[in-house]
Amino acid sequence: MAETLKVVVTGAAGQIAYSLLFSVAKGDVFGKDQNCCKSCPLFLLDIVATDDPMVAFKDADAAFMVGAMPRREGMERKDLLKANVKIFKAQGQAMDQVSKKNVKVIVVGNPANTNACILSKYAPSIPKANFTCMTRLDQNRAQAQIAAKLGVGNDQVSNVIIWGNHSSTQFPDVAHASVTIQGKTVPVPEAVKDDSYLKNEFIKTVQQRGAAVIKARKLSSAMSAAKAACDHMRDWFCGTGDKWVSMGVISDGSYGIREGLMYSYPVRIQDKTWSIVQGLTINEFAREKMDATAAELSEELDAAMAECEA
Ligand SMILES: NC(=O)c1ccc[n+]([C@@H]2O[C@H](COP(=O)([O-])OP(=O)(O)OC[C@H]3O[C@@H](n4cnc5c(N)ncnc54)[C@H](O)[C@@H]3O)[C@@H](O)[C@H]2O)c1
Ligand SMILES: O=C(O)CC[C@H](O)C(=O)O
Repeated sequence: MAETLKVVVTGAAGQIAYSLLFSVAKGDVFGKDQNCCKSCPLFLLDIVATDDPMVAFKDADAAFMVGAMPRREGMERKDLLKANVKIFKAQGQAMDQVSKKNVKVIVVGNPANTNACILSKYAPSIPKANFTCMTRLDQNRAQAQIAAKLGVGNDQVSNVIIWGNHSSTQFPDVAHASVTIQGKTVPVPEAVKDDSYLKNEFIKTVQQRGAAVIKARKLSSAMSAAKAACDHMRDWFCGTGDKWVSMGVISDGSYGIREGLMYSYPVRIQDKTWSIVQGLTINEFAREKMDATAAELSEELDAAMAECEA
């Protein structure tokens, strides 16, 4: 039996957590021989339900930060930023005091990238690399679009990249992706043979998917978001092998992105440590899109900092 983990799920009464808790408890994330406290049945030793962050985050090994207000139809992202960043300031301060210094944190609550930055800023004793945000849902959506276009299973498509913000400025990029069709692995652009689709409809569909779900359900995505959060944390704990995944991580300036932004990059993960995939060729089209989403993140971060300091 592996060591017992303490797993925190914030917003545990909400619609994403409704699907997330079950997957965590049944071993889909940390493995089937792993005990997880503070979630729910099957591999559980204990559950603690609390609204006190000092209790919730005490000795945490992993945290799914889901608790935040979701956007509804008619709301702007700015409305969310105002409502949600202060939650992450208070939770960061608590984590700083009581969580393990190697706690691994995924922020799901929107605006996820900026909330993760704020959380990290207010938990300075925990390494910045331990704070990430979720863009795996966008990656899964992008993979699904390509798979459907080519008539293959989602798992046959690899190394799709999401650059930047989990928002409508994100850049889903298949320039370095590959697909296996009838046993043969080829670059996605070669298989799709439709540059105009890849540069327009594909990107727009992935960028707008969250808004389309809100329009259709009058609620934001839930089960797919929970599944993506599990994918993200499982890969962080178990590794990515020779594939890449996309995660919002703190920028070290890679690919010319402002240092300190929580920017989604392609990463490899080994021994529970992520590293940004380096050396990819960035053409003019990609450069423009990567910079546009970075500009939005810079603006968001500045607004969030002002809100936290007000
Ligand atoms: N990053 C992504 O890909 C992605 C995808 C889908 C949704 N989201 C975001 O995830 C968040 C949660 O979505 P949901 O549909 O589960 O919302 P929800 O409203 O169903 O659940 C959120 C829960 O958080 C709780 N909460 C509010 N303030 C809190 C606080 N200060 N501390 C702890 N808990 C608090 C609420 O009581 C509620 O139970 C939203 O911000 C949504 O926009 C992100
Ligand atoms: O609020 C939004 O636009 C997106 C909601 C959610 O993050 C999603 O991607 O489904």
